[in-house]
Amino acid sequence: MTAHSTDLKMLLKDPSLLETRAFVAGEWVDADDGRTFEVRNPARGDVIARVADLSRAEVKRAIEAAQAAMKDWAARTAKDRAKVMRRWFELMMENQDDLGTILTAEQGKPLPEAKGEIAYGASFIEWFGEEAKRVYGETIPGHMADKRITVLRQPIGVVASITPWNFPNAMITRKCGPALAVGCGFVARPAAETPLSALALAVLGERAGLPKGILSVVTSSRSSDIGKEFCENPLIRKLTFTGSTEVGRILLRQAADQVLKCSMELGGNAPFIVFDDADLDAAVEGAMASKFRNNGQTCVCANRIYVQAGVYDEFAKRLAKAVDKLTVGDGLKDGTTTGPLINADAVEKVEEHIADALGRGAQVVTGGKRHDLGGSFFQPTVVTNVPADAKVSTEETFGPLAPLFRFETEEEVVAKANDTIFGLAAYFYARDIGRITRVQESLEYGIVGVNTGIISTEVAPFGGVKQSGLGREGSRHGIEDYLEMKYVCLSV
Ligand SMILES: NC(=O)C1=CN([C@@H]2O[C@H](COP(=O)(O)OP(=O)(O)OC[C@H]3O[C@@H](n4cnc5c(N)ncnc54)[C@H](O)[C@@H]3O)[C@@H](O)[C@H]2O)C=CC1
Ligand SMILES: O=C(O)[C@H](O)CS(=O)(=O)O
Repeated sequence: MTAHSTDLKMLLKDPSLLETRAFVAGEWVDADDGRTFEVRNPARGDVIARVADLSRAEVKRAIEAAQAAMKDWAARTAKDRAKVMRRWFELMMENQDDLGTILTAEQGKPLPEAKGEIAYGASFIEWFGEEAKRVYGETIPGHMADKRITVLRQPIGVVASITPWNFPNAMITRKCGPALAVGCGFVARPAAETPLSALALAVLGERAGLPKGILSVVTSSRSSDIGKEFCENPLIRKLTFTGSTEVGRILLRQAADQVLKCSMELGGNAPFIVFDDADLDAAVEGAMASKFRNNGQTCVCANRIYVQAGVYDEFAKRLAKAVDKLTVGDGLKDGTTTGPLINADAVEKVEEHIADALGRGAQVVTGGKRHDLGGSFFQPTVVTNVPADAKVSTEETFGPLAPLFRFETEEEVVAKANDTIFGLAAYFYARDIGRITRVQESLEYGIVGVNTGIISTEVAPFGGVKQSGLGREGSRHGIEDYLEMKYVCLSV
């Protein structure tokens, strides 16, 4: 663990972006009882901020304010709302360096990657500001001579959002972008590990002209309590969640009592398949990008790497060589490519998966242990000859472990790739067009990367099938989840 602490304000061009109060009903507030929770820098272990720790009472006020603010906000033209969204996008990009520094300090990813997330997050604000101007209704030929049928599409209502620590900016904007653009109120509860990015987002949203109360950021360490307020408060019309499938199930059960509409972006277990006819250098590059992005802490990271027998040894050698070039370190330090894991539990999960694989006959090619830097730093790891019954086959590692599985035939690997309760992202490298067509159609996933390891963009529909989620975020489809359809039958 690096000894020095993080004086975050000293690192910022605009220190006012480092907010530690919650944003409730358009006001910056402490918790009613004055409680705070600590935010730590995962690279250094030091406390970088103490943030307002809200209870259900403050969250209830935020929800009521969002409901009240919706009346005028939804009545504005889409064009007018788009102007505010555009200004918010511009402010995010103008403050990209500071937002990236705050993100790295609380989440750990290297600063270039954090700044990349800011651009990615901002792209959803830009995209949905524009999309809101294209929310069209329709007229339908009447079923009787004296009937005229129209279909209106209106904002669904106040939206509650719960997001994880791995993308503290983009996971919020991927939700609040469409919701606010169409006129909804929005109450965001960010992960307690990474609230500062969400608060900075709200600072800029206020500056951009979001009306008082339409957006709140309710910081709290009491995730279950806040989730229950979101599921039980009758003013909430939509719950949008990104996180583990386990928590998604809890929320869906709670939401059932009010038949609350839910969007769920949940866990993954991505297969990454390398066929004999693949461009091996491209496949190694894609595996590195997919597996080690955010130190393996994304729901679309390659979790299982299947390599056809004819190229297995060569691919393993080239992948290990590429992995050994990664530079593990403090994300705020120049040259770092791989930061710490978010916490000790994450380290233990990686160790558990490695030990299990080795216990079943796998071998470590590189890495395999905690890093000399200590704390939650871990050596990027490649293990080979992993058996099908290893834990890493069915559980998401969410860390820098690349397990290689050998396969013989296309039919075999597609069956193995699909043999999971998850269905978020899958990847494969091949060049035969017949194989590409067959495999892309056979994989049971919401997202398939063909000869690429990076699929994330605001223009495409992101989401999973099976137990990886419900709904899609991003693209023109991503706005649907924040609209309701109203059928009007007019008798003339
Ligand atoms: N599909 C996707 O886009 C994503 C999926 N994930 C999945 O989430 C996991 C890792 O991220 P984590 O943040 O640890 O996931 P998590 O599911 O533990 O937490 C996600 C969020 O839910 C909150 N939460 C936890 N328990 C809750 C409860 N009972 N009621 C209300 N809120 C609750 C947490 O505080 C956090 O803000 C991995 O499984 C990963 O695959 C993470 C990010 C994106
Ligand atoms: O939380 C995640 O892992 C993100 O959904 C992945 S991505 O959208 O940034 O690719």
